[in-house]
Amino acid sequence: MTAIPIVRLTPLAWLRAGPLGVIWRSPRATTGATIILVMLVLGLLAPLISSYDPSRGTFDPWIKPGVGHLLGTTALGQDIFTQLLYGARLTLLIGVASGVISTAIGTALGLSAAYYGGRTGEVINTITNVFLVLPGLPLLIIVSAFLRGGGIWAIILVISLTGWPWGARVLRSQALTLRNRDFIHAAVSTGESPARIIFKEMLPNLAGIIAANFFGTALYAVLSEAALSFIGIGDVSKVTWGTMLYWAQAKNALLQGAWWWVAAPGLGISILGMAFAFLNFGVDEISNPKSNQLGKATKVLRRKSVAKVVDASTLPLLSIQHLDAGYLTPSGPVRAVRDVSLDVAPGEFLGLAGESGCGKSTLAFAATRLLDAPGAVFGGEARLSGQDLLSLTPEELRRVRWKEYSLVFQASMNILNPVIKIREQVYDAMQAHGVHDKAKLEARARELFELVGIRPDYLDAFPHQLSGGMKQRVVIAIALALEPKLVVMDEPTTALDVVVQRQILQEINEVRRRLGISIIFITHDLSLLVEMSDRIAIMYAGEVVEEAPAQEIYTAAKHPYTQRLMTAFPPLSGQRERRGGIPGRPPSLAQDTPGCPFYERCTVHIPGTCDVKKPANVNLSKEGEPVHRVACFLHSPAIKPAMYDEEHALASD
Ligand SMILES: Nc1ncnc2c1ncn2[C@@H]1O[C@H](COP(=O)(O)OP(=O)(O)OP(=O)(O)O)[C@@H](O)[C@H]1O
Repeated sequence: MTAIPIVRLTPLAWLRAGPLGVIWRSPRATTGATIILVMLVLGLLAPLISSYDPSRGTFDPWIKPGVGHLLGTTALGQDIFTQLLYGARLTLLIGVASGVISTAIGTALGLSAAYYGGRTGEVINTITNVFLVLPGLPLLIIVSAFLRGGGIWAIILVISLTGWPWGARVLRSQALTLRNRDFIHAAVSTGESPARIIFKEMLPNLAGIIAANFFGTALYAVLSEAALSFIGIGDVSKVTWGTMLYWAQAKNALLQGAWWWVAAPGLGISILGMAFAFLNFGVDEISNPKSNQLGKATKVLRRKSVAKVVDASTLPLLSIQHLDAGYLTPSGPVRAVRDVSLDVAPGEFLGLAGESGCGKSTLAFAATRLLDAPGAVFGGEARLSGQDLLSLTPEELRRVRWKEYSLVFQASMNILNPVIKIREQVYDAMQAHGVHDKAKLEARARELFELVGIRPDYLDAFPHQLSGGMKQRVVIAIALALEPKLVVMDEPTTALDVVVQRQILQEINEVRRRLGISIIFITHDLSLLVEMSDRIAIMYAGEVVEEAPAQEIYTAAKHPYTQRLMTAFPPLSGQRERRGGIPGRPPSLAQDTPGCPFYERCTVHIPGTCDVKKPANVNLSKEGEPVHRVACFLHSPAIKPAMYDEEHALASD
């Protein structure tokens, strides 16, 4: 692990390292910000720079630019330079205020449309589209004609009301993509409120687009005001660069040869537009935490033991009974989980193995109510500590999820929001379930990090500062945050290299022992499971075909599929050799097979039996205890008693 250097930041250093620093490091953003700043300062200091009144015509008309009047005078005898200075004030106010209002409207509507979707989303989308197709300038003219006489704020309101739809549209489409990202799903599943998800999870990721919207609408506002003023609809009694253009045009400045009267405000507007565009370039860097150096380390706390006694109760913690689940597709239902019954004892490490596509994830997701459309549970039940998860209301589910059970998905490092510090993301799950005390949150976060083998310094990091293995550990720490009774891990280490994978798995097992939690661990790597698990269930074509203690599976697998699966992986010790897969392919889960689903690929099948009817579960006992369950005719006394394993006695059928 590479250490993050400790950096203590003074307020000045903070400003340099923060957004201002980023603007400073981007030459174009610096240029944009400097231009706007200069315009603002000149506008504010106008009375000190020029002693003339911008509105009163106290001089001769049409004076050419010279010493007394840097930019000459208007047809009404006003000093153009003074007008330019004062005009900067209102022009900037119109740009910034309209930009803020339009961006706020566009952001609120765009995000709501994406987050809520459904009817709400459709209504918002329709309104946005209607505003989008209305031609901008005529709409501006109509609305401002109604608000005529309302002064500068009426102009700002008019421009804001017509300037938001494009931003809303862009934001909606970006937010829709974001809505389907893993870290948003994870936030939903940890029970975070919609407002929190929108503002804390989604908004920071959209900062770049929102800022771009702001600069775009600010520019639109400056140009719109100029256009409205130019045609005489704006408030021409006020001095803005737009009204300067109006008066220049009204008094035929160009025909009089007074091009400077037109050029001065025209240049002002162009340079302001260019400044907004330049600032836009800096925005991406501001919204990208990779350029933000604030995520730095603090001191390490001492290791604390969180040892817990493993619950010795033999009652199942999770009891899945006759679960049927799958996907509703246009070509019919796909039954990915078929009549599965499975128990997980308190403190138990249950391994779930099987080839890709056999329904492992669907089983885990269906049992924990995480199966999204087109996924659906067709029947059965899943009880956690006696409570049927499948019949909980969404609110009840929100309370149970993460507190009673949590999940670590495949490639779960993607659930980390890239623009939020790790600390906040660890806090989030706890805060969503009522832990708000900062000291408690911090202590727990540090404890969790030590538990999963990461230095607590990394709480201050952003996800990109962590390696894949560390991110995975962070997600595991988040899953353990509320000490759930059960953690479902769906290939949590598949994306990592073997060494890191093994390290993390050992830590998971260690944590499991110390906290006494149960784990359902899903993988297609059976040899890995044999090492880690107490018990292993083997899935094939949506069914659990064998279930036994890990050692039993290793030394005395009963189902031909399990036996083939065992030989498909390298042995735990001894010479490493190349292993082949299992010839053939599993049957399609969109169809039902009358007999054993493994029939076609089984080298010891019994024609006329295995292909005709479903093999029932056979329970095999050892020393009087039922230890092994297998769904195979080879172990059914009624079909082929001679094939019993000598050391097992049949317990029941
Ligand atoms: N959205 C979907 N629509 C239709 N069928 C789906 C959908 N998602 C999964 N399936 C099908 O359901 C079956 C079970 O998929 P599932 O992901 O549960 O298997 P798995 O054993 O977890 O596989 P893997 O190890 O590759 O993750 C597969 O045949 C798959 O094609």
